[in-house]
Amino acid sequence: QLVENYNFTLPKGFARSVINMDELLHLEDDLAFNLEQYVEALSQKANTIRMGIQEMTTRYEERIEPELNPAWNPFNSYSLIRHMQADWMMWQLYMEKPAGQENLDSLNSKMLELPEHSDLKDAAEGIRRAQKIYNMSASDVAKGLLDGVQYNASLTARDCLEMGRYLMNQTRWIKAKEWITAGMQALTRIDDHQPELQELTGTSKVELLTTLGQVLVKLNMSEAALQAYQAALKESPYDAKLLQEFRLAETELLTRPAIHDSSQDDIPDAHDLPNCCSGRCELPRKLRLYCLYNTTASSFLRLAPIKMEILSLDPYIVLFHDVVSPRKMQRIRAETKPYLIPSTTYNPHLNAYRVINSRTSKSVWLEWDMNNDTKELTIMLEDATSLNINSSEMFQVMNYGVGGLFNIHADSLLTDEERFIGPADRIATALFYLSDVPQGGGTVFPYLNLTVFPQAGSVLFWYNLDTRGNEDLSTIHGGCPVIVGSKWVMSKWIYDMGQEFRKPCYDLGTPQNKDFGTF
Ligand SMILES: O=C(O)CCC(=O)C(=O)O
Ligand SMILES: [Fe+2]
Repeated sequence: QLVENYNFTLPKGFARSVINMDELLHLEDDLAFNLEQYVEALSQKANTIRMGIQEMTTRYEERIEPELNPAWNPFNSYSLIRHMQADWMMWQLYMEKPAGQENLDSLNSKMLELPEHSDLKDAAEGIRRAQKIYNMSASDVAKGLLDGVQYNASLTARDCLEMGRYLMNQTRWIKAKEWITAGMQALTRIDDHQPELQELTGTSKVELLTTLGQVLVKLNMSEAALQAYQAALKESPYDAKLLQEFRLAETELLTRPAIHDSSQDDIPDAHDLPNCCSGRCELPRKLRLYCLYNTTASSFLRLAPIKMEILSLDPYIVLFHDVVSPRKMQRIRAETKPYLIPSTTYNPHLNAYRVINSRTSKSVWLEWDMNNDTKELTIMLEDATSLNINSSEMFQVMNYGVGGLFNIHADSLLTDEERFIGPADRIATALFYLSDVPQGGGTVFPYLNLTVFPQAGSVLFWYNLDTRGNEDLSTIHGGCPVIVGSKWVMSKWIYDMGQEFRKPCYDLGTPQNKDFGTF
């Protein structure tokens, strides 16, 4: 059976895996249908009222028409009194009774299933990181131009405004300004302005201009800030609150010394991914890429060679091609989907696993013998690598989220000293690509200038430790943000212990003095 990750409650983490998106789309569909029924109930009520009015109008005309009703007789006096005494009370009750109460109840019952503010923050952070790593402007992202590829999709002005607000909360003023400006551009893209609807779920020029003013004040751009406020006031001249805000900003800008508000714009994220994520790194490869059929790693490969692509010899990094069948991948994805939970990362200082923003995926652990697929893949890996896979961690299946990434890290966990006195460490990593990724999502090795783009069915394999069993920093790596698609991978971390007869340590002399300065 599937192994539960850790025994504590985690947030839903909608943005941490794109597999949740189909659930959300279903929910959206249900809610829209419910709203349609609500409209139906409202119009039925309006119809009933309209018919009631019609009936009353007819009666009224009958009553005041002298030919039809020459004299007030006791009968119609009675009827009028009865009607006025009882019917208007009924109308009062009818008007008070909310139409579509069931639909409102139904919406209320679904509120807990909706994404929360923390999910919005996760998604916004995913966009921020992807934007930074792929060097995309806010205006391009908003127009659906993602790292050079134009998609038939765009963000609304409100989407952009909320990105701006998220960045303002982080005191990233420059980026916030870009997003709010993108919001203004988005506003000009829509043609029908339905004011009430816009107020409900959209945004307005005034709101965007006011927010822009706030950001410009923080950026000390006095003139531009006042201009933004003035433009907002021109749109909405009788807005007392806005006028007050404008006056305050004016006073602040005119009286305070030109100090810069603190800004996080230039502060790098820890272990951020390098620009190589687009695969456009210019440095020449040390090795000319080549491919072969591996028939020697195990005797079985003489019967069934494995297609192998050598990406680097030192450190040793290879891709095994077409080793997971489409059916296997489909089964693994479908079987693990309900069990995925936000991935955690071990923090040695806190001695705890935590959900953090530098690893935005959901994952689940699988025992090697969970089913035929995992058994067969274990045997395949043993054949392909010549390593003893009995000495390894469980498989970990992962699906990445919105802008999902895994920041630069080493898979090995111990220091060289610790490793030599006992505990097992991860000598090598096998990363199974269980899906293609249309754009982004490469596995990047910053020191090697290598970006490997996922190809469904292939396995990327590399050593984290060198021939002496020491940490090989050149194989630190990360998963680049997914731009488009759903990235599924499955990792297998293989231990050094247990490989003594498969891959003994060789002392190949003093290691070359590799320069691990920056990447
Ligand atoms: O998803 C990737 O490309 C990298 C994953 C990885 O580094 C890991 O699981 O250790
Ligand atoms: Fe890794």
